[in-house]
Amino acid sequence: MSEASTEARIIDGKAFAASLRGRIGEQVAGLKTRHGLTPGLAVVLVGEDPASQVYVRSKGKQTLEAGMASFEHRLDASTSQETLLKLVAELNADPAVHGILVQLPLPKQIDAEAVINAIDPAKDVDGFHVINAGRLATGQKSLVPCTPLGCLLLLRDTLGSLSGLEAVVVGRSNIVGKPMAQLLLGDSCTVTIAHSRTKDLPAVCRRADILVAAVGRPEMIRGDWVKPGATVIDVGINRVPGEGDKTRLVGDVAYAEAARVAGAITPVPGGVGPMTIACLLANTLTAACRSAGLPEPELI
Ligand SMILES: NC(=O)C1=CN([C@@H]2O[C@H](COP(=O)(O)OP(=O)(O)OC[C@H]3O[C@@H](n4cnc5c(N)ncnc54)[C@H](OP(=O)(O)O)[C@@H]3O)[C@@H](O)[C@H]2O)C=CC1
Ligand SMILES: Nc1nc(=O)c2c([nH]1)NC[C@@H]1CN(c3ccc(C(=O)N[C@@H](CCC(=O)O)C(=O)O)cc3)C=[N+]21
Repeated sequence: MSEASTEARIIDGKAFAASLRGRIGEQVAGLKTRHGLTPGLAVVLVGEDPASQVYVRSKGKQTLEAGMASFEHRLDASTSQETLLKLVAELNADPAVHGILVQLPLPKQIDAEAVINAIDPAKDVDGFHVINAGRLATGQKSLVPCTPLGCLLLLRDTLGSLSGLEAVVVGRSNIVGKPMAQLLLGDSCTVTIAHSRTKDLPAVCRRADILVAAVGRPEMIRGDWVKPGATVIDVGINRVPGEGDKTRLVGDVAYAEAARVAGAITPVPGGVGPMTIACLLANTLTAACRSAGLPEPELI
């Protein structure tokens, strides 16, 4: 065998997400005709962060396309914590709402942890509530954070069984890195969580059969940090200057370099991002079925 490298397989998150949304749509249609139940997702946006507005718009559109009800609440950037907690309490009590997502980051005057933990855990489709985080960590039935769940589905689709593989997750946030590590452990990987204090990060990354980058630093992970043949999942979404006065999106991985070494890699855009929204819809469907005492959908 020659050592000449071939380009990595591109993991098409956009296509996978579209097919997942199709299956979700079919299940939603069945719920409506057989049980008169329409899953509903409420998204709360505080302030006018342009990136958040883009995500909220595409979530709303895809929610409706899947046949679900979408409730959008846009609050002023100066909204008090008390007002936001009151809205969360109303959504908790509303039987038409099965999923609640409060878009992060929140303005400085609001304690995000308090808001997240005020959401009914059964409606916490982000999976950020301490109850859901604890259930995931102890292997109990929970609602699983959408981005790591999306990454896991792409990995299973690419590799089949993950059992015994070396996984390195770069990033230890509560919304991506930590739950990603829990899910990989649940699939019997040997998991390392790396972060800003990790010594010799390139060497740690080079051990990985599965390398998940969730750092928030544009193209930080270089091609020579990747083990030949590894599967690379790039969670990063970074807007950087493009041609002229345009901007473009790049991940946390130097894609062109890494693609020459990896066995398979997710692009940005079109990789993990679309999976996040598809998994949000999947969680909303799951929450609606559980609330009605119906069997859970088989989507995966
Ligand atoms: N595709 C999608 O759907 C989503 C994408 N994202 C994107 O994923 C990325 C990560 O998001 P998130 O987890 O919220 O980010 P956070 O900023 O919360 O966490 C970043 C993590 O990266 C670590 N880190 C920062 N700098 C370095 C470094 N130089 N070397 C090693 N580790 C480092 C930090 O370490 P420490 O803890 O030591 O500070 C921290 O644990 C962002 O680009 C974000 O936009 C996020 C959510 C969804
Ligand atoms: N409570 C909460 N839950 C979240 O899940 C959450 C959040 N807050 N705050 C912000 C991050 C970020 N996030 C993304 C979702 C979709 C894309 C996505 O669809 N990206 C497209 C490109 C979109 C574009 O062009 O801007 C892609 O990668 O192909 C990206 C990022 C969810 N987040």
